[in-house]
Amino acid sequence: MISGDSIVALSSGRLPAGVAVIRISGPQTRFVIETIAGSMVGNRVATYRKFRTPDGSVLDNGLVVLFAGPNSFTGEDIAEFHVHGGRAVVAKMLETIAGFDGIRHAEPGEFTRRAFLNGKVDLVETEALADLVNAETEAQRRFAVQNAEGVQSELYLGWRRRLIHARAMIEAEIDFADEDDVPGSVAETVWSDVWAMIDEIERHVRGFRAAEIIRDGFEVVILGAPNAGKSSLFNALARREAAIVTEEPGTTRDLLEVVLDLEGMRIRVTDTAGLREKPGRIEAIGIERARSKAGTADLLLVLEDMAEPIAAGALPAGVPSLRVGTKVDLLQGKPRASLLGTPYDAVISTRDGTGLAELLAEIGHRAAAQIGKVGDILPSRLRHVELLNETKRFLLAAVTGNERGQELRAEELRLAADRLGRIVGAVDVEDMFDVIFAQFCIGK
Ligand SMILES: Nc1nc2c(c(=O)[nH]1)N(C=O)[C@@H](CNc1ccc(C(=O)N[C@@H](CCC(=O)O)C(=O)O)cc1)CN2
Ligand SMILES: Nc1nc2c(ncn2[C@@H]2O[C@H](COP(=O)(O)OP(=O)(O)OP(=O)(O)O)[C@@H](O)[C@H]2O)c(=O)[nH]1
Ligand SMILES: [Mg+2]
Repeated sequence: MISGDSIVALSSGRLPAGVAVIRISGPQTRFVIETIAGSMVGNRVATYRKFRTPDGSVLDNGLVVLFAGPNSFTGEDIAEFHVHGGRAVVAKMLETIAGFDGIRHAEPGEFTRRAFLNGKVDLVETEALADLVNAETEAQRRFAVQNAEGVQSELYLGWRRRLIHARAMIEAEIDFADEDDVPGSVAETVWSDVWAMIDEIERHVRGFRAAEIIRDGFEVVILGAPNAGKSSLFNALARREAAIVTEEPGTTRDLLEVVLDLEGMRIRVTDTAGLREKPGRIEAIGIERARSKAGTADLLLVLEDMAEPIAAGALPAGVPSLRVGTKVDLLQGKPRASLLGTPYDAVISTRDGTGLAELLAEIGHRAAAQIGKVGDILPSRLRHVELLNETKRFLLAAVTGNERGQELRAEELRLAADRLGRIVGAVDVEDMFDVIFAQFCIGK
């Protein structure tokens, strides 16, 4: 258990607000309630009180709740003061409470850090709480809630249990090697389960890109020859005049980005400079940026003015793309053959709105396919992927190291299980603390 300092912070959001929640955790909690609210309150019941400074002047009136340790979010005594959400009210409350002996302002993530140290949440759940607080889209919220409830942790803990069992079996075989009554097939069963686990870990790690897309967004890059109508489409998707549109080819030079929420998914759309041979100097830099951005995209929209088709040049290899014919309103019965021979995946006009809903639906479809099914368990941090890859390396060494003797192989199983333990924080994780808790805002 943590003792020593008690901590205080504003746990609710931006001021002014209707109500603000000030939270205290630690041994001084009861003293603070008695002093500010006049006397002690019942556990886990909201009580309406006048709040006063130690010299008796009224600060505010509001609700106070005690969550007696160890049954609280941090495992320590917690008090919440629900005050009027004015800046001066909150400032005075914080100043008064932090003025008591043994109480100080909390660091970012410090409440959650205490929850972790008291065994209320594991490290993966801690990270998921940070994600939940930062979630802006429905997909991000769903993913974070699932992991905050321990779904991802349970996968790693399940693997770890299997390895601990596997090692016990191998060690038992070592100990009883001289005896006849231990069936030789035990080792075979163990090693074939380790092979299966290697496969499961590899498949799980491949899901990291999907987790990144949920968190950072699905990258869509608009490409095409100058004047193809890229910025016009970009503005239509952004629903505002985010980019300059003119009839002059070479208008856009820099990369421009908007973030959309499409069916609960974060989609980042980038407008780029028109691709052409022999550009001017500034435009050439823009084209270079366009090509490099396109190389890391999840989806390219390759635009072609159907009235005056010009080829956009070589596209980066391996990036999925949609061929989009633009300015269909100008066509008036002319054939819609693509310049490049391949048919268009979408035909649009930003002038009259033709095809825009269909194009958006197709983008959403592609993003959803990358994100996978609701409920898929994905590694949510690079930290997890790195430790899973280390786990896999130890497992591969163990499973292929037949000639090196069972003792060494059992030791490799131990090291693999240890790496899984590091992910959830079951072993030796202090060195990762600063990185993990720096992701939090103050008051969480
Ligand atoms: N007012 C308020 N709302 C809040 C929070 C809070 O701290 N205060 N939370 C802050 O994040 C979230 C809820 N998280 C919480 C997690 C655990 C416990 C808790 O008291 N756990 C005890 C008892 C569990 C039980 O009764 O089943 C425990 O784990 O022992 C409380 C809140 C969201 N809503
Ligand atoms: N009729 C018609 N004109 C369009 C449409 N979309 C764009 N235009 C016009 O085509 C011209 C070029 O449009 P932009 O959106 O600036 O083209 P761009 O691809 O961004 O061009 P650069 O930034 O120069 O590479 C402008 O005059 C637009 O008004 C459309 O759907 N129909
Ligand atoms: Mg443009």
